[in-house]
Amino acid sequence: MARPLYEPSPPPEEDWGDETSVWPVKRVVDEYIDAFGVKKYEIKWDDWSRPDGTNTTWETALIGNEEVIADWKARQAERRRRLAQHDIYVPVGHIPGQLFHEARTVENSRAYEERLRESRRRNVRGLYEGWDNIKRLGSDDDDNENEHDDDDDDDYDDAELGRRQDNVSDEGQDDDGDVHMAPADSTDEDPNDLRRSSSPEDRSRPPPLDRGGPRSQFHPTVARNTLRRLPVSSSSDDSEGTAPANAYSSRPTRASRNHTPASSSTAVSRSTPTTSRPTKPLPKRAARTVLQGEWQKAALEVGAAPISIVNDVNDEEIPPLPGGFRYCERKYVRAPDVPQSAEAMNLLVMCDCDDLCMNAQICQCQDPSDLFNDFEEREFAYDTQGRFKFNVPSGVDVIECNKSCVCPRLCPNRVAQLPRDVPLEIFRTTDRGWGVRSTVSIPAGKVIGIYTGELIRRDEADIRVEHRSYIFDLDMHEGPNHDIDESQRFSVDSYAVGNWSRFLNHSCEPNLKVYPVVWDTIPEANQPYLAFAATQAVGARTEFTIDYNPDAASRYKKGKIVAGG
Ligand SMILES: C[S@@+](CC[C@H](N)C(=O)[O-])C[C@H]1O[C@@H](n2cnc3c(N)ncnc32)[C@H](O)[C@@H]1O
Repeated sequence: MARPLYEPSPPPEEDWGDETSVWPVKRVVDEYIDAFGVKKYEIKWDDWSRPDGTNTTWETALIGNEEVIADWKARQAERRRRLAQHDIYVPVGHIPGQLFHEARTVENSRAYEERLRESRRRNVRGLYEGWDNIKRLGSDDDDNENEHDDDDDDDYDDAELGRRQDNVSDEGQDDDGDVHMAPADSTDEDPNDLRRSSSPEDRSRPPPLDRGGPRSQFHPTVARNTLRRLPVSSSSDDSEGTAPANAYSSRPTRASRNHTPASSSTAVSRSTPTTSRPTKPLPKRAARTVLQGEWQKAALEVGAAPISIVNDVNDEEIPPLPGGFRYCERKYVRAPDVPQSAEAMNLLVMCDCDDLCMNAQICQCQDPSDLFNDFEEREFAYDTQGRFKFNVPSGVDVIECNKSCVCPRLCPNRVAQLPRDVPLEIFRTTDRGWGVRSTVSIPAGKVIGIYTGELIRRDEADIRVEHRSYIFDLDMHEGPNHDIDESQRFSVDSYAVGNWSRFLNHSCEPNLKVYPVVWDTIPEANQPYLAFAATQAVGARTEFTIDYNPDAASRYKKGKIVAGG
């Protein structure tokens, strides 16, 4: 009877001589960690082969062959170093079909650690630890690749590097050398993944236990969801700070101020000169896709993590937004009468810490800082991992290192100024409109990002009554005795320009705290950014909240006043 097509063919015969035979090991060509955490090495034998020509087997112990293992480890280390130097793309997340215990093997062979180190060396922001939790999309798509290949390891290293070379260009790196993130759902095929190891168990011809079987193969996957290079964008850090033609090319008129929030279907009509404006209202489903696409693009262009819009509560497709709303991730959009102060820029103090800034006593950019510890010594607002220490008293701005400082961009005193690396969801709550949450869990002290919007004078803010819920006063953290000239008080209005933070809802027991921070101006200019730090560990998909009026709450606690409303 004919064998069914799916029946595996028997493994080739193996002749290992008698018990006393000694077989010299040529070298290790691969390694694998099984479900019990036991490391197995794929051995290429010197003087033995099967009838079909294959000559590797999987072994757990190589007693007496420590040199062979040491040689393998050295070659692996060199290979990872070369890969990391070549490019710093770090594939993260779980690959469909990959068993969890295999992740270590894959990471070991992919220059995972080395690439992180290399990216830090190149002053590119380190990956947020939670990236590993992001679901990896796509699937392996070429079984034919999963055939035996007995080429030397080094050959495919070179071939891999060759393919990478073809793919590597300057695209996606901005002037500062920033590398941008790719959207989680990017499905472009990634040549870097072509050599992903499959486990011995994956193979069509399973080897006998610890004996025989073809060497690990790598096969293509369509998955790719993290650091990659994107085409050079005409937008730069600064371009984020220019007003959109349709919304803020001139000072808003009273008529424009009086518009009411657009309905769901028209709220996506914001456009930049390069975005085509829909001529008629989009179907609801398309509205979310379009809006989310615009926000993703805006975030990715400045190197920030993805942002998505979800509603599991009702059929409202997108948050209500004014027509012409513009997503602006990292910068204020300055009103025409609030230009950047050249004087403030000139007064910036730079440090010459040529390594990471670890000691606030000797980091010169901390000289003007009012942040002291209990011993009256200057201290940083962040720990060595860049987490906020909540040690900043009311009225004190955190001073981060600035672009004139000598320290690298990964200095622990540069945190709020870096692109947001927490992937976020704008989601529909049941009873307070739309809110914000992360798709990954967040440790206490993690800085999520900054409030953005239109930077306006206080008197203008007072006029924009209907924007009130979206206006943050920049001196809200100054003590009551702080003497600021009225003309030097500023506010940020995120009604028509803003980012994810405009969706932060209020709680009397918030999990985010707001603090003022500067890096492109001095505290005396009264134009700090407002950053949000997690006061506690926040689980994935737990809503982020802030206290809209923390000073009132603290005064209430002291029994001096009763917080209103
Ligand atoms: C800055 S917006 C926050 C985003 C808002 N939920 C939305 O959908 O656009 C502030 C507004 O959200 C609503 N909001 C915020 N916190 C709330 C809470 N704890 N309970 C009810 N509504 C809340 C109020 O309508 C408030 O004016």
